[in-house]
Amino acid sequence: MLLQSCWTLTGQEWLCTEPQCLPLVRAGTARGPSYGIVLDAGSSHTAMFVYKWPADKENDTGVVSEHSMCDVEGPGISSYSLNPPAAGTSLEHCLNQALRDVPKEKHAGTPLYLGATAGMRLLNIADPHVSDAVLRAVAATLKMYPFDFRGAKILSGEEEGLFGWVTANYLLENFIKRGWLGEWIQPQKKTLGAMDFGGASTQITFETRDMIEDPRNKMMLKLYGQAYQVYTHSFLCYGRDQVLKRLLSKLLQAESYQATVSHPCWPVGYNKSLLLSSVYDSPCTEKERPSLAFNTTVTLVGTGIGKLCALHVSKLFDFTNCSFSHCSFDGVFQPKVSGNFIAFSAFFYTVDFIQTVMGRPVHLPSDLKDAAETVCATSWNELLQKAPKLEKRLPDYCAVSTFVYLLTTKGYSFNNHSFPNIAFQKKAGETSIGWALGYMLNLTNMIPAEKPSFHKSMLYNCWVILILLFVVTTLTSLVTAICLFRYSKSSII
Ligand SMILES: Nc1nc2c(ncn2[C@@H]2O[C@H](COP(=O)(O)OP(=O)(O)OP(=O)(O)O)[C@@H](O)[C@H]2O)c(=O)[nH]1
Ligand SMILES: [Ca+2]
Repeated sequence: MLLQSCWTLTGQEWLCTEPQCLPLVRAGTARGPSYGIVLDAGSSHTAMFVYKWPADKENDTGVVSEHSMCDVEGPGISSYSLNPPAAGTSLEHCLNQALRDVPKEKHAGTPLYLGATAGMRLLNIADPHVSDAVLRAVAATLKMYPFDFRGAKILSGEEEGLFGWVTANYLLENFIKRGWLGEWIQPQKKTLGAMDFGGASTQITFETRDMIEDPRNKMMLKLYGQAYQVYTHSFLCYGRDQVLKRLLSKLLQAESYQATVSHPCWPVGYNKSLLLSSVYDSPCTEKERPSLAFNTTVTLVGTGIGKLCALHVSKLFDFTNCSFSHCSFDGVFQPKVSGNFIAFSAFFYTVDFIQTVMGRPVHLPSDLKDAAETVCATSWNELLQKAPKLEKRLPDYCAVSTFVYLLTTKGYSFNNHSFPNIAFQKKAGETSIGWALGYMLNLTNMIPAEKPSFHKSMLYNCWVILILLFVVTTLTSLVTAICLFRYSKSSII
């Protein structure tokens, strides 16, 4: 999908760049708080977010917060390709929770959206008919609920990146905020770049003054009267699960698909047998698919050699071709990273593991590199002892930490100076960082292109000042009257 070169977050035209054009309708403005629901149908799992905001303040920033959330049991909706109706059924538990979380009288006025990301983008590449069937199935389930269902669609990588950026900056009130007199203030703070590391794709989005040489990466936004030039790129097949699959494929290829293959990123003491079909069932690996029988089993044996692991992981990137003045990798243009960044989803999970389980701080790129090597050198038994609850994830922290190191330093070119500007965080206050909130703010028209009028707040201020004057005058008169009364009494005596 090609986004228009200049658009606003509230523009109808912007929404119509996809075949599934969604109507722009303002969220309900009944008394009391308003609610909105977004289902984030990711490649690895679906999460439901219920947002809440004061109905009369919907154009303010930072007023929308996460009221509640729900993790859908089971895998992401794209995993239901063999049984699309089950994708719909899987959402019911969380939707039933939403019925309880949103007051009954607000159900009909509560917009409900489902946005699917890289897992469905991949399914759409593999088989568009099946991906349509899955979308239809989830839409059929969502329509059965009393909420105001506004569509289920697949987001483009650009939308995913941009809405993550909008969410982070909205929550941190970097666009605009109200002063204590109710006036609008354009904060002097710069916006925060956003980095999302999902299961099937990874996104980088940041404001830049540099020239954006590839128009596909350029977003011109006007929010609250302020223009922003934003760089964004989404790398499909560079999400955590697809990276692990692609790594397996490289290792199998390197050892000529023998029955037993060494895995330098898995810990010593950890071995696993896999069906070849589980490695090559994705468009991200299908070009490397060998002609061997698909149901062949291979056994991978962990050898925990960090340097060798890094060598194989680096093969996942193409750092050679670039037709622009500067590229991140795979021939994708990227200007120099600037400003502070927030890195969420699997960026956070990975660095959080290094810090809390391995007990190592991550300030500089070298900290991440050294920590990754330490994780790789830790045996399976030691890892299990350190974090028994994370058993399912433990074998992959070496590969994923190594990948995050290479992606941020060699890929995005963060250095000793800029790397410390990355905050690895999954929430701002009580609200999760991800594209879901930004998506809802856009579709409910809650971020105007122009600066909101001063009118309402001025009127409000006048009232406040008048009431204060009234209270002060009354109190002064009362005190004066009491003093006079006492004085006159004492003078009579
Ligand atoms: N280590 C660790 N990994 C996690 C955790 N929760 C999820 N993951 C993995 O982190 C990766 C990213 O998770 P999400 O951000 O939920 O990805 P997603 O939204 O399903 O995928 P996309 O569609 O690509 O955005 C996936 O591989 C998950 O399996 C966690 O608590 N710890
Ligand atoms: Ca995601």
